[in-house]
Amino acid sequence: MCGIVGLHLRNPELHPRLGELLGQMLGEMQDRGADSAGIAIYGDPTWSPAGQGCVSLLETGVGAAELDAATAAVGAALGSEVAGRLVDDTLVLSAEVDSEILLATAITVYPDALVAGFGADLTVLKGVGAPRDLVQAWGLSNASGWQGVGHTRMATESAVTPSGAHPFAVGPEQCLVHNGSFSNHATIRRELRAVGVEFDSENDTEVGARFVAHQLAQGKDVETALKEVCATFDGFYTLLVSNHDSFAVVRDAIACKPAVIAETDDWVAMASEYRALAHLPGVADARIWEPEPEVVYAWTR
Ligand SMILES: NC(=O)CC[C@H](N)C(=O)O
Repeated sequence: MCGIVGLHLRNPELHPRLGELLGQMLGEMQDRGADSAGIAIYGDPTWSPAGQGCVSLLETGVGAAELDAATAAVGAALGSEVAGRLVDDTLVLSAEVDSEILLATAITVYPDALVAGFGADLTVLKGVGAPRDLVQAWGLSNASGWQGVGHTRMATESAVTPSGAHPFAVGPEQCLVHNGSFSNHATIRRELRAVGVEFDSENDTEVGARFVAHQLAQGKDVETALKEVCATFDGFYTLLVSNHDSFAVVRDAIACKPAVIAETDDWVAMASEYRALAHLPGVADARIWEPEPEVVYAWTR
């Protein structure tokens, strides 16, 4: 199994409710994946202040007692002010620089950290444990923003660790979650390694995320990148991929992993099962459908 949820809010009046709505969606998917969970939130003004680069790091060893010193150390290495907060186990840093500069600096201070995500307005939180407990620990109901993605994991291809939890957010403002398993990921991993791509885990989904990031870095758009995924990857997949302005869904040719999309004038939502969408405002009047195999569905902000 594994559960996927995503919410792209068109109506700014709903932005303050992003975390509340996404948290309920994720909670509904707990029994599809109870070993770990993760979320990506785009546009929360506290976690990722407007106009700043933002970096989410796991496995830094920084607890509440070390937070001020940790933030000061990254600020000293950067040569400008850095804001830091701990959201459960994730160290969330922001500064008035490009997120890739902040990331490169933070990694010099915490070389063993696991990069959960980075981008202009992106915060990524993930962890091992029951999804509903994680939603509470993150204080997700207070988060706001214009887009959110979430995943509940039942591991198939790699260990139950933070590095195996989704989302895989390996390019700027990018995020990918997956239900299924890629059967040729070892081959594609070798091909990507040969052109210099580095990996954090043995997870099959990470290979998909690095592949998409590689395509986007070459200037392709999300739709083209996902068509390349269909042409390259074998196995089963429902994927939800987001970046700085888009939200896209694709399924493999057999489409045995469930997916449902709902759309209103106020939002676009996607989930593994309808019950994750049932509480969304206006869902009774939404256009609701099951995505077709190998068709890329994409929305732009
Ligand atoms: N159950 C799933 O869909 C697992 C997704 C992915 N293969 C993983 O192990 O992380």
